[in-house]
Parts: sequence; C-alpha cells; structure tokens
Amino acid sequence: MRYLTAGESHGPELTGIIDGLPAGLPLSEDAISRQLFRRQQGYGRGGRMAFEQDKAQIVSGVRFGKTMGHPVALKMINRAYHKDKDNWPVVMSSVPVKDQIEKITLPRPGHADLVGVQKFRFDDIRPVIERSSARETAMRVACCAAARELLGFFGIQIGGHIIQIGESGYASWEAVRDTADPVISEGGNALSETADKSEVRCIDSGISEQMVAEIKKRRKDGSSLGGIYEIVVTGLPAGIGTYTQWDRKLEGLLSQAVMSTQAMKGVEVGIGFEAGKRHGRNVHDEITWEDDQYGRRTNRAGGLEGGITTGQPLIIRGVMKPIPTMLKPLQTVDIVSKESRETRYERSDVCALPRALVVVENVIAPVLANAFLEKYGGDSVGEISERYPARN
Ligand SMILES: Cc1cc2nc3c(=O)[nH]c(=O)nc-3n(C[C@H](O)[C@H](O)[C@H](O)COP(=O)(O)O)c2cc1C
Ligand SMILES: C=C(O[C@@H]1CC(C(=O)O)=C[C@@H](OP(=O)(O)O)[C@H]1O)C(=O)O
Repeated sequence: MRYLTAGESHGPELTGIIDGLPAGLPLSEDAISRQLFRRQQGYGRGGRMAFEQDKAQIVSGVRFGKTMGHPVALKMINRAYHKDKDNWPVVMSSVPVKDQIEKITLPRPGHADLVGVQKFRFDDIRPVIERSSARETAMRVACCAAARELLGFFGIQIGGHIIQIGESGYASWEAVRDTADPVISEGGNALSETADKSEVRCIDSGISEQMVAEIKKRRKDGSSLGGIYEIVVTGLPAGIGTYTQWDRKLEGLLSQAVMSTQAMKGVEVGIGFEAGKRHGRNVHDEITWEDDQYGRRTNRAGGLEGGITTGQPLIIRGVMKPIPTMLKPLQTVDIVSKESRETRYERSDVCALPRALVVVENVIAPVLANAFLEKYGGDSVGEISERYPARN
C-alpha cells in the first residue's frame, strides 16, 4: 500500500489518498479520528490545537463500513482557515489577489524556512511554512491509521511511550532493555471513553511531573524542548521483511518512516547506539527452543535481524529536536535586505513530543503492513486470513 497527502497548513483543507488496502477491512471515520484526537493532545502543545478538531471524512473507497479494495480518499478541514475568514482565504488564495500580502522574510533556524526559499527561489517564506509544517501530519496520521487498522485486524498492535524530555527521563527503560519483554506502558496520549462512547478523553499524556515542570520552565524562558520516545509493536509474526535487497530491509524502511517525520533527528532499533559500547556476548540474543517454537532470552535486537522480524516485539526509539519557533529570538538574516535580525515569534508548540509520538506510531504502520502483505497478502482480508490463520 502507499499513500499521498496534499494541503497547506492554513489552506482550506487537507487531502489524502491511500492505495492498496485489501477489500473487506472494517474502516470507520471514528477509528481514524481516534488517532487524530490522540495526535492533538499532550502537555506542551500550542494554541492551534485548542481550536482544531481534526476529523477525517472518508470520501471514497469504503462502503457499509468496509473497504472495497479501491483507493480510499480522505479529507479534513483546517479550522484555522475557516475561523479567520478575513485573513487566510486571501493569504492562501489560489488565484492572484489585488492586495499586497505581507511577506515573511526572517527565517527561523531549525525550521525549513531558509532552505525552502533557497530551493524554490521564493522571496517570501510563507509557502515554505505552509507545507513543511507538521500540520501535514494530521492527514498523514489519518492515512496511516487505516494501515494500523489492517495490522490490528491481524492482531498486530502498536504502542508508544515517552522516555526523555530535556533533562527529565524515566530511568526504568534502561533497566529493562536486556529482558525479552519490553515494558509496554499505558502509552502516550492514552484515551478513555464513556460506555456509550459519547465522550472520549485523553487520560494520560505519558509524561512525568518532572517533565511537565521542565516544559513549564522552558516555556517561561522563551525556549522549547524535544525528547526521546520508544515504540513497541507486538503480535508481529517472524519472517516478514527481507535481507535480499538493500531497499527492502525492514530496519531501513522503518527508519525512513521515522525520520520522514518533522523534527526527528535520530532512530535506534533495539538497544541501538548502546550496542556500540558493549561486547558481543552482551548484545546478541541467545536462541532457545521451547513448546515447539524458537525463543530468545533477551530482545536487544529489538525484534529484527537481517531486516526480518524475529517474532519478538519490535522496539524502535527516536529523538525529536526542540521546536524551532521560540518566544525568545535567535539571530537570523533578512532574506531580502541580508541584514542581521532577530527571529519573530508566531504561535507555536513548546514541546510537541506527546503529539509527535502518536505521529510516529502511525507512520510506521504502512511499512509494517506492506511487509506483512508481501508475505500474506491477498485482495481481501478473507483471502489474507486463509494465508495467515494465526490471526488473534
Ligand atoms: C507534532 C509536531 C508538531 C510540531 N510543532 C511545531 C511548532 O509548533 N512550531 C515549530 O516551529 N515547529 C514545530 N514542529 C517541527 C517542525 O515542523 C519542523 O522542525 C520543520 O518542519 C523542519 O523540518 P525538520 O525539523 O524535519 O528538519 C513540529 C513537529 C511535529 C512532529
Ligand atoms: C497545526 C499543527 O501543528 C503546527 C505545526 C507547526 C510547525 O511549524 O510544524 C506550527 C504550528 O502551526 P501554527 O503556526 O498554525 O500554530 C503548529 O500548530 C498540527 O499539528 O495540526
């Protein structure tokens, strides 16, 4: 399967197309909205999340609650555009406008502003902001949530938790990384719903009081924060992915998905960089045979060897850099006058890690779904179930 997104952060709406989902998969706007809601929660988020209420509308490819094996098209409103009718429809007009629109000429270090204008030869940073913005992740999560539903149908679950924000971290994960079973926490931005499903609330951002205090401090200082998160995927069968070509190895494909997410600067699988400090006996997972199946005493490989799943939980860690837009300015250069200036502030998240974790959880789903479909795929979930009887 593959997907594409289109849309600008302050344009009227975002659009997505998912191609390659098998027929017969239950897919609802509610299931997609759940992931979208999680993506909007968490301490440290900025003002925009207070008024956007992301809900994707399914406009094709689903009939009576199930996919038809056709492309699925989604659309989602940008409330920012519709709420500020005097501004954004003019600033983002698809036809020339008479008014002189104020240009943005002060690039923010760390954002795509300067490289974007250099690349596209713009004299205004506005178009760069509009597409490089993590607003795009709203539609990306919507598309990937469909792949996540497919994985869930076959008993494959994705969870994630935050392990570090700035200087504050959970020490526990260090201790558990030599065990075969990773800690699967409640997860970031866990939801709870009333019995009649009329109300869904975010009950846990997955961050400690110390982390909250650190975010408060950095907000007060006019600065920002990133952090480190861990994603665990359970229920994966052994043997999906391959070492037969460089561009089909699962480690590589998963890393690409993680690193394609805005503000990501690093990714690890299993014990990751720690493996470089240890000697081999303390890295490789010894093989056992019990109850007619292979097992491992540890899971330092993070569920992958040779670009193929081992059947153990997949463990991925990623690092997000601090948000580039900060209240206290940094030095920059005006792209028109070339004079040295200070950056200007605009509405921004201070720490978007709880939101970004949800994005990454979802963006790895199509990678895993593709590897799964390559081995067990068919035109319908019924056909796949015949090939993959292990479901649940
Ligand atoms: C969920 C999420 C929210 C983000 N929110 C902001 C934000 O409010 N302000 C900001 O300057 N950058 C934010 N970013 C980061 C920028 O989008 C990102 O740094 C920028 O697009 C440049 O791309 P790069 O960091 O991947 O090089 C966010 C990223 C994510 C994943
Ligand atoms: C809109 C989203 O995140 C945005 C990501 C973002 C950036 O520069 O990446 C900047 C902010 O946008 P705005 O300037 O409109 O407030 C965030 O709110 C979203 O996640 O839906």
